[in-house]
Amino acid sequence: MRHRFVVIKLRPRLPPWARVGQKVLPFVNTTPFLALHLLYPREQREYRIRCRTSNLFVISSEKPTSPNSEYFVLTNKKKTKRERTNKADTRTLTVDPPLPFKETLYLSVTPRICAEFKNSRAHGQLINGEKYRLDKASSKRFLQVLEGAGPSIPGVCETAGEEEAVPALSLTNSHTWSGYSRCQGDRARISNWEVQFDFDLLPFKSLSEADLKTGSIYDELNLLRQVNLDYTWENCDNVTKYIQSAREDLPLLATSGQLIRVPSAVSTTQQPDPSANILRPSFSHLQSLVIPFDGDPVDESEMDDEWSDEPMTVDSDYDLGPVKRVSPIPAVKADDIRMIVFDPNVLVDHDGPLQETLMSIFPPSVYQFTAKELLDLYVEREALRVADGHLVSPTAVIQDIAFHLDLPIKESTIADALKHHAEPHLYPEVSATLAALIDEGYILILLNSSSHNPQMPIPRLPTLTSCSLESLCTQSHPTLRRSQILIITNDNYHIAEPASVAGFPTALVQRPGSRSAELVIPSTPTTYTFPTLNELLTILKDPASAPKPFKPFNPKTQGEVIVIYSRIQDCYQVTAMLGTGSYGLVFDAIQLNTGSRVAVKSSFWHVVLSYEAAIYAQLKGVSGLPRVHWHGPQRGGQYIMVMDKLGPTLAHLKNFCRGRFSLKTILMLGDQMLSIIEAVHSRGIIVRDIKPENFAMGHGKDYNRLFLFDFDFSKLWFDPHTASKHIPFREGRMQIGMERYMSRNAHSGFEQSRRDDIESIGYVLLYLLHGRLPWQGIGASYMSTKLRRMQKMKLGKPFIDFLAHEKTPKFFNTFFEHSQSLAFEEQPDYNMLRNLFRTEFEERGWGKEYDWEFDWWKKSGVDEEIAQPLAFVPYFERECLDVICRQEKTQWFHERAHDMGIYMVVIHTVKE
Ligand SMILES: Nc1ncnc2c1ncn2[C@@H]1O[C@H](COP(=O)(O)OP(=O)(O)OP(=O)(O)O)[C@@H](O)[C@H]1O
Repeated sequence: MRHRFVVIKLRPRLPPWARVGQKVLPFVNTTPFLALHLLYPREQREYRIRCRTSNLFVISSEKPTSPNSEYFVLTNKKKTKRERTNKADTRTLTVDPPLPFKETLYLSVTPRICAEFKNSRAHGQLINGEKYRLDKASSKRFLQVLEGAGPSIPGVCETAGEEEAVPALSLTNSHTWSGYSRCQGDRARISNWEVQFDFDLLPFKSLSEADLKTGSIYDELNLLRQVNLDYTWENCDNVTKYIQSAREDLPLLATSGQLIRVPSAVSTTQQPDPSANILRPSFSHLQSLVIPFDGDPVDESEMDDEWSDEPMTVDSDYDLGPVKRVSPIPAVKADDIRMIVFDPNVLVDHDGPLQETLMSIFPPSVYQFTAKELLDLYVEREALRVADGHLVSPTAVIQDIAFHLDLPIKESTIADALKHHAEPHLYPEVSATLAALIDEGYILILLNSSSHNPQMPIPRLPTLTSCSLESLCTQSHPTLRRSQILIITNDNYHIAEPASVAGFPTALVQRPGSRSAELVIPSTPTTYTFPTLNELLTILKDPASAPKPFKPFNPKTQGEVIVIYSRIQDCYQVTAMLGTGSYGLVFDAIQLNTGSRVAVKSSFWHVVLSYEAAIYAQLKGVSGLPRVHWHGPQRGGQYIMVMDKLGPTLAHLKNFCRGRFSLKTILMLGDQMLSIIEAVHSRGIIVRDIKPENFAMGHGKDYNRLFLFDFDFSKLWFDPHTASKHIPFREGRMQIGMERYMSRNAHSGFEQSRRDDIESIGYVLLYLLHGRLPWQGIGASYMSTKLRRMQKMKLGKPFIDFLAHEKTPKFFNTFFEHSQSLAFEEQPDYNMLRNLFRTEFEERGWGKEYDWEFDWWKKSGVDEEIAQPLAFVPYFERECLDVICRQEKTQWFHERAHDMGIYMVVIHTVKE
């Protein structure tokens, strides 16, 4: 018997008018699940499963428990002859070769999922990427199950579904299937509409016959199982990667399961006094800016016309472009090297003394930065200055760091530290190595920058061009061929990459613990890579002894992937898409000189993004916000903002945790949310768009800290020109923010103030606790009607009942009483609110201090034994890349990239 595991999604086949009537069309949207496709030759009857026409079975890690469920257990244990002949034992199927984990899987045949096949040939081609219909009986059964499966929070189900995914429609109580209902009452109506279903196979590496034979399918199965366990594909991918990387970063956590870093809640000593701190340098600038979304009322009819439930489509102008197929750069033969060109940074240790300098300016006892963090900051700030065409003086760079970190540092302190510490020295092995190379007859040359400033702690070489290398080659020794000149550097991007493209052999020195050792971006490979110069002579004599260089993307293993590296300010390299927002795209990027990860937000809406950057400037230094590294317009038309990269949002984590968080997690999140919002308010800003999508956990060592981002809708509540120092109360304002979490006053069209952010936090926390809010799923043809109905529910009995629900802790009553009792200009009592969470935490017996053990760290969330998804190309990424690569405008793209000053390296374009 042959079998194949596939990841499949059931899609409702919409009637032809669905697109037109999308606003009111309730439909079911299922999440991906794992299925087993059995192909069995007629003669092997022993494997035939009861339902003869079925050949697609749902796999679940949970035992189907509904009354009439039929299922089989997949085990690794081979049956004995006796067991095979024992007819009673029909419930066990042996998997051979065995599954790569101990956990039992269940193969469910209830309801029977029978794909209709026209002929026996088609029968064997299930995973060829086509769509498959359920037969009528199966479709009906499936709908019945959906209808019968009630949401798990009684009282909330009355208003099931909304414009977004709502969990809880699960089949056979396992998480194998999950239906999302879109509109109230859909479950009653759905079967009348006879919605048909397609099997929609997700793009996944299709398996060759060879794969099946070698058993590599089991490696993929490990991954697929994770998909199955983790409820949704995208969340699984994002969140497991995040958690795994956190675990890699924090070995202690990985081994002990203990949390080792406690987020620093904003203490009152760190909290600036609002009145003292409010007039920051950027404040007047911010005040003079036009607020892009200020709630100016619009014509309601206009609003109705514009409202659409459709997902955002990426503006075609955003396409970074179609990509031409570029053949990989040929490897350079390097066995007859005659001349060696050194990047001085390979010989001279500038980093060590500079780290000492920085540590003395920002002593760890006061500022808590590590030497590595400070060095990275220095290198990044310096590179940005160079890219902006500024003079690079170490004093100015260090002042930039202080400004970036919002720390007051005196110029005299900097001057003293530079004088005492910035004394570069040669690496220990350099003198002996150079002497030996000269003895062997090699010609040695040092790359140098004509504009090198002797005061600069790290000499920055200009990016090599093929022209500069050409002249280097011909001028110094005209008889030498390029292949005889070895370029040695620790800078992969500015030196090794262009040198390699120009046809020179290159060597990358990656000293352990240094910045260069961490910079592994799979672009052009170097000829050699070695840790110190000690190895150089041996390698020159015996090239085969060189450690293998890192591998660039291998088209064969990556499948249909196009990776575009675009560079911003010659400092950040875009590597993938992180997310899309209403006003632009957010990319994952690497700081080229330090290897640190950043997020790049890009938008053609200059006003929106530059306004957001101004808000971040006003909030600089506030704990719990990503730091903005750089922002500015690009010549291609976009505005770019580079900021700290964050981990998954609370919306992602909610799905990862099966749709809701435990009370303990809610309390810890609530405490951090209040601290952040207090600090934001203290700088004169209100957020006006509090939602789970705008809170994310930190990346790397900040994995347990909550961050707030996305300040598109924010504005100043503080107005020094009024007597009360507060913006004036106004009515008739347009509702700003996401309606689900919008305060009642915002619904009424009142100008928002600090109290509205607090109320929204309350709604967000209740949403995360219950998995949904009562006003989700209000069906209305027009947005205005929907908003009115939502407001009514927030003001009336549905919300009172919701607060009285047994799963809603009583302190939420006090929370909402407080937020609603606040006058427009009144400052919320953040401490009192935080205490509500702390007291509840203590009363529940979870201790006096938060332990920061969030739900997503629990063993059930991620199984440590699960294979790393390294060889896996995330669906998420593919989808985004598909968007990028959709249009065929190669030349257009390259011209623009050139105009924009973006250096493009197209790694490959492969279509299988
Ligand atoms: N600093 C970051 N680190 C990691 N991911 C990020 C970061 N900033 C944004 N993202 C991702 O990009 C998505 C869109 O970002 P953001 O919400 O800032 O865009 P937007 O255009 O302002 O969207 P909207 O206003 O519609 O919420 C986010 O949901 C998140 O997944």
